[in-house]
Amino acid sequence: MNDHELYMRRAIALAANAPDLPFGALIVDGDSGTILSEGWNKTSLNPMWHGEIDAINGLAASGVVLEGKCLVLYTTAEPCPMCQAAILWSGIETVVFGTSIRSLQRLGWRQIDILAEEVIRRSPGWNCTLFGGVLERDCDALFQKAMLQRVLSSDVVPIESSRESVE
Ligand SMILES: Nc1nc2[nH]cnc2c(=O)[nH]1
Repeated sequence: MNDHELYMRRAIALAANAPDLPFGALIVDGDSGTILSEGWNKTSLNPMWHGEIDAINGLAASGVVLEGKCLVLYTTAEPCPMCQAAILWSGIETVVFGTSIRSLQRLGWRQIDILAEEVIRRSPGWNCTLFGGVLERDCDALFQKAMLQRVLSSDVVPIESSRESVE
């Protein structure tokens, strides 16, 4: 297991224990390998409280000196445009994710249809590199299971099937 997979395992563990939606994230000092902050989705408290935002807020609250640090954010899913913008504003240079926004959509998850790479492309002069697909099958399985649980426990309809039913 390489380092990316090791940290992604931790993001998956955070996501699996998240009470709301299975999005987990952590921020690592890329030079020392130290985990600086961990977070998970808390959108039942606040719709903007995504896993990545939780990790960024935790890092800001920790008082760690960020200047000169090479920050890497691991997340079970590709950051949405709100989170990707927050990542840019936070100076996080590298993002490693498991499931893509396209896969989330295929699995029935409602997502804003702007990919992280597009947010970066439209922000010339801002520095951020994306690595997608790390432990993708494990992350996909997490989202597939959570969607199934949501469908079985309520009247949530995965968006693909709701779209088909209107067309
Ligand atoms: N990447 C990501 N996408 C989301 N979509 C809804 N919530 C989240 C979240 O916490 N993280």
